[in-house]
Amino acid sequence: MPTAERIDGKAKAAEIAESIRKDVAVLKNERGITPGLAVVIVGHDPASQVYVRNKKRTAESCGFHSVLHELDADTRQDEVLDLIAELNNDPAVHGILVQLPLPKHLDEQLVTQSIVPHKDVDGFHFENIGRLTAGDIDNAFVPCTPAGCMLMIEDQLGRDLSGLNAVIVGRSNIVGKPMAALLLAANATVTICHSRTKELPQVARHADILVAAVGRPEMIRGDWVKPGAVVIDVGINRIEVVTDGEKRHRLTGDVAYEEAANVAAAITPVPGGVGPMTIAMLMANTLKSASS
Ligand SMILES: Nc1nc2c(c(=O)[nH]1)N[C@@H](CN(C=O)c1ccc(C(=O)N[C@@H](CCC(=O)O)C(=O)O)cc1)CN2
Repeated sequence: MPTAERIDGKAKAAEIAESIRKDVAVLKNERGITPGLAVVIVGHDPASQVYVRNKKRTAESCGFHSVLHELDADTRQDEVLDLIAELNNDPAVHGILVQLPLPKHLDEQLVTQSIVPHKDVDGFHFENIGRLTAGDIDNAFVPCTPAGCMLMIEDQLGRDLSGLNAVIVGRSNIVGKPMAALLLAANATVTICHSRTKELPQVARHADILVAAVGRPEMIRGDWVKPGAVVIDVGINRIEVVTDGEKRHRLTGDVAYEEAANVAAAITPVPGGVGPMTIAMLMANTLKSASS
């Protein structure tokens, strides 16, 4: 029987959505503002389609004006940029998000940087990254996945992480790097690990807070985890399993859950951990944009 607390991201995300719903009602009544979110998806990646539909559904349930732009996989770059320019100038839209990954012929950086920073609710624009890195967090949009992870860490350990070692496995622009900036701002001592890090299990074992964002199913084993650590699993990997001779797909994280849960104090599951929090934080960022 695992001893760690299971951090319920789904329940926490539902609480956040409920609180946003109330704030939206006030914003509408007092200032006549309805938060507007525009989501752009290019192509037909099945997982991305699930995520954008969840975003649209959650936005509607929060009382937002929500628009989904579904573009064909062969849409030209100038057509994507034209749509973003239109959304940048639309006063009913407070938040714009382009679902990643984009098809290979599109320049992800050019596209994400074309969103005006004050509507960049994904927090990918260099202006928002700069503010976050400089510690000007209140005036930045923080990328949704690390923002969600941080709320779950704060629930476990409080807002001041002085004296605690945080180890992040993964150095992506979307998760690893912004996660490091947030943990540093909360006074944690932060190490970022990646594929070239030597003795990774040993480094991980020093972590009071271990964030796994590497994209490799169950890479982090129980004996990599320090007893009593808080483990945040960002990985969402779809693996094939064979049950009774039948092939099925199962979602799993970057952490071997059962093993780690026997050692950690608290751990996020996959599914039902970080994923739902990502969508909740997108709603929070859109409300912040509409309110400012
Ligand atoms: N523009 C962006 N693109 C991508 C982001 C992002 O933050 N902005 N993050 C990921 C995908 N993502 C959000 O877009 C995302 C992934 C997973 C979930 C989620 O709720 N997962 C569920 C499981 C759902 C399933 O069955 O697959 C869970 O973990 O419980 C939400 C959002 C990459 N692209």
